[in-house]
Amino acid sequence: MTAADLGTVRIGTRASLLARTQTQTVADALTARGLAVEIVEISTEGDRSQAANTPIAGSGVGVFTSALREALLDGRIDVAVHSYKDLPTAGLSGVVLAAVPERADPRDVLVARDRMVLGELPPGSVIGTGSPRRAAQLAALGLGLEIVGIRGNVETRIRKVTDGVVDGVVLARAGLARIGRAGEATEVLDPLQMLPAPAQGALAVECRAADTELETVLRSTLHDESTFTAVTAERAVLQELGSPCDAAIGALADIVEDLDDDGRIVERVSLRAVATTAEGALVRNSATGETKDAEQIGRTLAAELLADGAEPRGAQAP
Ligand SMILES: NCc1[nH]cc(CCC(=O)O)c1CC(=O)O
Repeated sequence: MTAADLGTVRIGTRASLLARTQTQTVADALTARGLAVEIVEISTEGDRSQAANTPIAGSGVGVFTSALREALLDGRIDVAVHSYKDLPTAGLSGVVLAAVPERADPRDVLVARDRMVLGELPPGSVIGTGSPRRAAQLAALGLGLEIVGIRGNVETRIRKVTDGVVDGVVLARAGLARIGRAGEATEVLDPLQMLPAPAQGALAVECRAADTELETVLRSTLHDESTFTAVTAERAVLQELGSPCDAAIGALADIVEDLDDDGRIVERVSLRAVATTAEGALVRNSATGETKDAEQIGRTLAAELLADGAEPRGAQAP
């Protein structure tokens, strides 16, 4: 099969600047491979309700991703590009995860007024975030920060700082970088303080299960096995403990080199995770294991977090 046999591949994207930039990188890689591509914008429920003043937490699983998946199943597009961290853990019949490209920096950053870092913010400073995960970890720092819910796309959230509505916001570094604004971060947050969302900084590229030739081309052009191993471990924690939008779950896996008994270099997964108790306290844990066991490492870690008092899946307020 040659790339030309696939015809023009229609790649679906959300309309936000971040989504369009992400999708463009996927389109560029496929074009370089000799495919003809076309980008199709799909408006999602999450985008349409951006203006509304309801917090994103609790507004439903997959608000940003289900419209793209519907367009895929309807045949309006052939490929869907998602921020992997926004994708529900449940699979969808008829749709396959064809590729997970190499991940960008998974860490969160602070964007604060007067270029301040967290430690410089006076007690009572107001930090805006719509994410229960970020709110819980900020509160646990004991800095006396006041956390308020905000929403909107990345540009809107930065503007709340520039306009003086809040003293700072916490955002994914990858999102800032993709829209060319990484320089506006005032501190890159150490994962010891702020564990990112499972799969943060990674993309998920889906196609219809029936399009096996396209799936093969997507995988061979875009897929990064190390990223896939890491996000598999992270999302296994999420699968056991909560849903992407409203779960206060952080998880980050690193692929590290180790020596086996014969002194050969082997890759291992090193996974850290954080969850909250019903009282809002943090529980943390970590685990390592062989890359082939990534999913099981995540599941086991989630079970340990539950045993340590993490709120079970579904217990969080809607
Ligand atoms: N839920 C919104 C969302 N989905 C993906 C990103 C950033 C890019 C990424 O993590 O891949 C963001 C913005 C943010 O959290 O700051």
